[in-house]
Amino acid sequence: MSDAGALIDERVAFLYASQTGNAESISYAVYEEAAKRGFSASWHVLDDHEKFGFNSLRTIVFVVSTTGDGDPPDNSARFWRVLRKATRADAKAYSHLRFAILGLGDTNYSNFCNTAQRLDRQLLAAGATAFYPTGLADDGTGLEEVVEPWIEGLWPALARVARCSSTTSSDGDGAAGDTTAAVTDALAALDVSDGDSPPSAEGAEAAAAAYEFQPLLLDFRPMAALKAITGAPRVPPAVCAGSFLDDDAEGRYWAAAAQRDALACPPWHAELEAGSPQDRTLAPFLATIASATQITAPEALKRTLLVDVALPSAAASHVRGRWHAGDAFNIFAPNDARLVAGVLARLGVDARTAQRPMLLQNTDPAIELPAHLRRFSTTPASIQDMLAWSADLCSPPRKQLLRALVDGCAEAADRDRLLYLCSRQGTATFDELRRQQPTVLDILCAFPSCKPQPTRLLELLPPLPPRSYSICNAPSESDARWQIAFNVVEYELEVVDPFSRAEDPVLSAAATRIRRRGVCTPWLEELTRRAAPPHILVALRPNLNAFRLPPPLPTGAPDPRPVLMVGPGTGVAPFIGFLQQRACELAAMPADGSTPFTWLFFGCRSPAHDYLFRNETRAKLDAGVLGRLSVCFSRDPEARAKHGAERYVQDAMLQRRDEIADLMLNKNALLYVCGDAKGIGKDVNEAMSDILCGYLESRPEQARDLAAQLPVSKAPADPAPAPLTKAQALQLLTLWATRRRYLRDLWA
Ligand SMILES: Cc1cc2nc3c(=O)[nH]c(=O)nc-3n(C[C@H](O)[C@H](O)[C@H](O)COP(=O)(O)O)c2cc1C
Repeated sequence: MSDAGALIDERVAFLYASQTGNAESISYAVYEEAAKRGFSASWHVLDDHEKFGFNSLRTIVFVVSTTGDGDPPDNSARFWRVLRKATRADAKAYSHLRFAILGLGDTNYSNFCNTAQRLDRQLLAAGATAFYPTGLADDGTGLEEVVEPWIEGLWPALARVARCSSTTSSDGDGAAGDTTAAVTDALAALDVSDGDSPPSAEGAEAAAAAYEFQPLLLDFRPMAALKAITGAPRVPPAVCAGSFLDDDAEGRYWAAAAQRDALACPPWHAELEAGSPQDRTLAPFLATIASATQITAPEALKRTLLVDVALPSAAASHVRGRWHAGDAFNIFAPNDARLVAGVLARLGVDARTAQRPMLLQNTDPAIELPAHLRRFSTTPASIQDMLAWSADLCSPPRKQLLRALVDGCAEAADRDRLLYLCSRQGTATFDELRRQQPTVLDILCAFPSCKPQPTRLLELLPPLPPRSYSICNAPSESDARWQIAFNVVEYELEVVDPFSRAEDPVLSAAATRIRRRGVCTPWLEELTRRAAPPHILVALRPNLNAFRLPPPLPTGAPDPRPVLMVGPGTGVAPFIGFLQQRACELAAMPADGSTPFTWLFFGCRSPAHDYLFRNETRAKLDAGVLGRLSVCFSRDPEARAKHGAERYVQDAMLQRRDEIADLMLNKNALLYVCGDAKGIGKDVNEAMSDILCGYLESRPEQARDLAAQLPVSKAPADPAPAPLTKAQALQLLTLWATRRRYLRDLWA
């Protein structure tokens, strides 16, 4: 490979492996930024290595996560084989390659960032050179702590090894100078004249008053015994200043704003619609909410909504043929308006000032604005809209944010406590803070003298990412609408008050319950309640884990392999699309064709409250599209007794272990799992390894044959046949993931 000079691809490749989407979105953001900076760049999932020609790449930036028990994500399973094969054939196979790796993991797991570390070792052993040190980010304490400085340092390192057509960002700042009044660095210092800003301030003030902040329950008493505080991060430099538009430009801004009444999307949506650098299919577009139905009973613990999003005809024809059952789409959602108003009120920004359009400038020409704020150097927006649509106000706080807030405090007590929280000595209190999932407003209210400049807060907050939802219809059913089913995320956290415990040991068990809400789902629910729901901004997000039914055979008959689908709760959503697709394939099947077997495992709390898509699945069963349906009820013992159901889907699988093992081992079946990574993803993996071990216990010959197929066979030297061990069963599952027989669509 090293002598394949003529084949070398000079672009910088941004490659990722991701199980629940973090590595994917970070990699995409870095790739987009690279393209803006003038690097010739491409972006791919690792398992597409054949399409993009991995072996001919010269410069690669990897972002890879770790899943399972130190395992690589499913969408890199094939890549590892290629890497192993190439390095086996030639010890210096990758001596032409320069790479940088960002690993995502979680120190709560035993094999922290194993994928990144393994990749690093293997590439170095194969002669490749690291042009930038590997970063290992910890989801347990906040990925951003490592991710952001790592990305910041990547650009100069990348510029040394790859060609870049420009040295500055493609976002110019010429327009800013034309339209701005004098630059200010403090919104509070601005004189706001009454006649200028058309919108009424009353609504926003009422909204701020309506938002309840959550008092944090943190124990700072250990601080008293400390002699010194160490290990706090450095203060990130202040980069951002705001300036309001002059009267003419502001008038034009309000005239354009008046046209946006029927939209619930970022005011700068047209820029987002203008495109993605790589694939127009992924560009966002405006769509309408055609209908919304609550599909759980009023008594159910969770509200699940089925929402129909109608695609405008131009967008529908754009994505036609490019999406399949199993894909998802992104929704651009804002922070809760009351939370935004609460933050602005807490910062002392009055409602009128908050709504005035402004442009952002970097105060230090050597430091660029954060990528998600850069558009505001040429596109005016109000500080209220920037906080609503661009900054994540609810993600777990980072130490860097807390450290920077120290400088915004007027009182020493607040400064000391914030400093303690981000120090080495305050680690336990910081972890407790994150566990309480505070919003930025909760943090500001916990340190009453802290009042940073609004633009300072804005630049310190991470970007607000769009939210993804699995599409639960197939294009064969309707290719101009996307249906989603989601739970409205509202929940309570239990927090033990450290002071009640100290004063009264009897009360120590009495935990306080605090309410938390998701960003997108409560907002969507609120939109669906409006008489005429406004347009929302959406973008197709194709499934990159090959989580799709295999295409029909050239004869037109459906793929004959049996299909097992495991999707409790809203995890059933993509399977509704699968069944629609299968129904369409069967309708078009040659007369002599036979119906492949399909089996769905679904679980809910009770048949009366949250049996999602009951009519659809029963209809598919009656029509013979679905061969078998196993339903579980976790909170309804009577229903379990009546229907002979198990409690959880993994119990139902274990109960039918021999049939499942027979389908997987002898009938070449495909197994699909959809749902929460830590819940169903882990449980099905466990159940499947037990099922395989149990089945093969009485079939030692078959076990031995299988063990021999595993990449590193652990078959005992003893010629006497032995059953499969649990470790081998897990290896077999990984092998099936590689061969796309075990497919998982999991969310964090
Ligand atoms: C089921 C599950 C298993 C995980 N196992 C590990 C592990 O063994 N080692 C590790 O460092 N991180 C582990 N993690 C943490 C993830 O790597 C981390 O959350 C990362 O941000 C996920 O990135 P992704 O969304 O791109 O997959 C695990 C996460 C989940 C949900």
